[in-house]
Amino acid sequence: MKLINGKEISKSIKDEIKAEVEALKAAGKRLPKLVVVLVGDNQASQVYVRNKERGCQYTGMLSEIIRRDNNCTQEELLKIIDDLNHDDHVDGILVQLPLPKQIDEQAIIEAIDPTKDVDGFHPRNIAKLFLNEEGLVPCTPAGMMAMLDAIGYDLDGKEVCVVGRSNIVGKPVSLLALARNATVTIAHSHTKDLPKVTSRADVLIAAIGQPKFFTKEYIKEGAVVLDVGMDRDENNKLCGDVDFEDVKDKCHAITPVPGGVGPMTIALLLKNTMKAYKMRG
Ligand SMILES: Nc1nc2c(c(=O)[nH]1)N[C@@H](CN(C=O)c1ccc(C(=O)N[C@@H](CCC(=O)O)C(=O)O)cc1)CN2
Repeated sequence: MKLINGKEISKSIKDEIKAEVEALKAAGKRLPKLVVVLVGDNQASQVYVRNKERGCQYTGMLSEIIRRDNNCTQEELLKIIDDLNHDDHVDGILVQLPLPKQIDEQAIIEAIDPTKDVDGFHPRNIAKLFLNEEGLVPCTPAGMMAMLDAIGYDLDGKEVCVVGRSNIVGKPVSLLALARNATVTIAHSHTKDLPKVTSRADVLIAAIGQPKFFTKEYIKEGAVVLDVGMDRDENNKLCGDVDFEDVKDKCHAITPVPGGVGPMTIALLLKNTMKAYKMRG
C-alpha cells in the first residue's frame, strides 16, 4: 500500500508558489493578496482559516482575515464583499463556510467577483468547469487531482466512484474526473447497494462526513482511495470517512486523515490566488 502524503505534496506546490512570489518581489512588483472572511465562532473554521493564513505567510503572499461575530447580517457581509471586489490590491476573496443560519450562503458566493473567487464556487466558475474551460477550480477537488498526478495515476478509462454530491466536493470532483476521461459514478444517501457500486471503482472518493464508514467490503482490491472526510471517531480523534486500518492492505494507494486531502485544499487555494493575481494582470 502506498500512502499518499498530502503534507509532502502540498509542500512542493507551496514551494513553487513561494519561488514565484520571490521572483515578483525581486522584480519590485505588487504581491498577490488573499482576503479570508470568517463569520462566527465555529472551532474547525478557526483552525482552517489560521492554516490558510500560515500558508500565505509561508509563500510570502499577502493575507488579511476579516472577522465578524455570529450576529453579522447578510447586508453587512455583502458590503464587505463589495468593498473587496472593488479593492485593486485584493486578488482572492474567500468566505469561510459554513456561515451562520441568517445568511444565505449562495447569495454570498454569487456576490464575489468571479475573477477573485479563489474557492471556485461562483456559478461562472462552476460553468467553466462544466464546459471544461480555464477558470478557478474548487480547491479540494483540484487538490485530489494534484495528488493523483503526484503518484502518476492516469484516470483515463478508469472507474471512479464519488460518494457524496456536495457543491464543494462531490459534484466538482466528478467533473474533473470526467474531464480526464474517467467513467464516473456519483453515489449518495439514496444509492441502492452501496458496497456493490463502490467495490467496482478503481478510484473511490469518500466525501460523506461519516467517521470510518468505508470498510474493506466497499473497496476493490488495488483501488486508489481518496478520503475527504474530516470527522471525529469514538475517542474524539480526527479521522476520515474511510476506516484506514481496515482497508489499507486492500488498496494500491490511500490518503490519510489528517495529512491527506486537507493540506492539499490549502495549497490549491494558494495556487488559485496566484492564478487570480495573474489573470487580473
Ligand atoms: N470557503 C470554504 N469553506 C470551506 C471549505 C472550502 O474549501 N472553502 N472546505 C472545508 C474546510 N477546509 C477549508 O476551508 C479545510 C478543511 C481541512 C483542512 C486541513 O488541512 N485539515 C487537516 C487537519 C486539520 C485539523 O487538525 O483539524 C488535515 O486534513 O490534515 C484544510 C481546509 C469547509 N469549509
